[in-house]
Amino acid sequence: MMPEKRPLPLPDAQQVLIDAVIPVGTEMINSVAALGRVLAEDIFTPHPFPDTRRSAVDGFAVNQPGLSHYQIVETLGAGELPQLDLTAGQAAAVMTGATVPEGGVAVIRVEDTGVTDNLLELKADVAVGENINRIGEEMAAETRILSAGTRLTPVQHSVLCCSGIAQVKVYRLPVVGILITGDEVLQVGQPHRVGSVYDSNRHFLSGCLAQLGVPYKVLGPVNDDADTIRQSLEQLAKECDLVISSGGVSMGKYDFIRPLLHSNGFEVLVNRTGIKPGRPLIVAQRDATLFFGMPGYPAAFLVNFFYYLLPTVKRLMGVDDVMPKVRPAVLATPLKGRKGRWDVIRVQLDNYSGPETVHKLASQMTSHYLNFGSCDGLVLLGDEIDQRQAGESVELLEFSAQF
Ligand SMILES: Nc1nc2c(c(=O)[nH]1)N[C@H]1C(S)=C(S)[C@@H](COP(=O)(O)OP(=O)(O)OC[C@H]3O[C@@H](n4cnc5c(N)ncnc54)[C@H](O)[C@@H]3O)O[C@H]1N2
Ligand code: MOO
Repeated sequence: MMPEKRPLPLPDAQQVLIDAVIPVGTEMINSVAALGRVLAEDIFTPHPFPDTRRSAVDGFAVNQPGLSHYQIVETLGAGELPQLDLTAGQAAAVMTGATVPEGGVAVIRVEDTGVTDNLLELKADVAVGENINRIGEEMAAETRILSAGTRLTPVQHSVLCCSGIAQVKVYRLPVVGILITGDEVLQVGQPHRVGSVYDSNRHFLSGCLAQLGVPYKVLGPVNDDADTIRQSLEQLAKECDLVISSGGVSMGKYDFIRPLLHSNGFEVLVNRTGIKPGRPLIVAQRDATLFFGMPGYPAAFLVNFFYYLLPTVKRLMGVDDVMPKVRPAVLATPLKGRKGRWDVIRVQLDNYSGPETVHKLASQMTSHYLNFGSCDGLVLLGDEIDQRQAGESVELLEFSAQF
């Protein structure tokens, strides 16, 4: 048997993926349909915001402050354009957001006035410029408001819509194929079979892809049979930019994915990494299709997803900032890793005020998965750092911050 090569250090494996993966392409779409998509162009204001002088209150635009009475010559709602310019002693009733007529130098609030017929009486002082939003005050024309590589969340999507731009260049969504392998893997709904497992990897992955808005198709669970697995992978490769398999990547008799991805025509990019759990990951490329051979253990699958697969999917989507999002947290329990590998520790956030504190969940075993039910995120220990003390600050990868 060939001696096993040293697994790739985690940062090197991440870099290999960043370098090898490119976005799948771009398309022009209707801005309304662009929610969740990634911009492939910078977005600039098409005109100044606001494009006319606007009243910030319901009130009266006056020609010159300091008089006690004004003649009301016009009433303007938001969106209506003034027909008259205001001259000395004249006022216009303006609603919030309405365009202030030429000659109007200030707007006084309704509450500070009295009106008899068309005669306006001022009951408070008003200064020049008061309650008027100037042209371009918010943004000048041709100002960048959104950058290429930004994923349009509801907030950013509404900013795009606010610009009024109707068509937008976005990255095409990658199509993902999922292959679940394993004779022992049952689908939810099938009767329990002693010695088997229910498929959680499919549901974890499809749930994550759904959150990203990425379309996917699933095959399996398929039996651990070399021909079946090869045919299933080929079928998915025809239609998908990225094919992800679950299981069958270690050294067992039924582990067929690894030899397949080492066969002719595939270029292996990553062949095992120094992460724990999740070491046996294999990533290969053929033509324009990427193949991720993910370990079947759900804990190993999940960890590989957050550190390698999610950055890859984001990169295919055209996202600018693809690396896992981390923030500082204080340890309530000490952590111990092993030198020479990147240990990933499942943690739970402690619910009390003050700096965010996390504690390690009791089990960190690769074969255990159910405690992810109370797990908020992961802490990565470096290959040089063996031990962290309670009270030390660590970088927390919180699940909810990754999508
Ligand atoms: N001799 C060696 N044995 C193992 C090695 C090794 O280097 N030499 N590596 C170990 C490591 S590390 C891991 S991680 C696992 C990975 O194994 P596989 O990817 O081949 O996964 P399977 O054997 O197919 O399954 C492992 C485990 O996970 C369960 N499983 C599989 N698919 C699913 C699913 N969709 N949903 C839920 N659970 C699933 C499966 O029933 C097994 O219990 O290998 C070690 N062994
Ligand atoms: O890398 Mo495996 O996930 O240690 O058990």
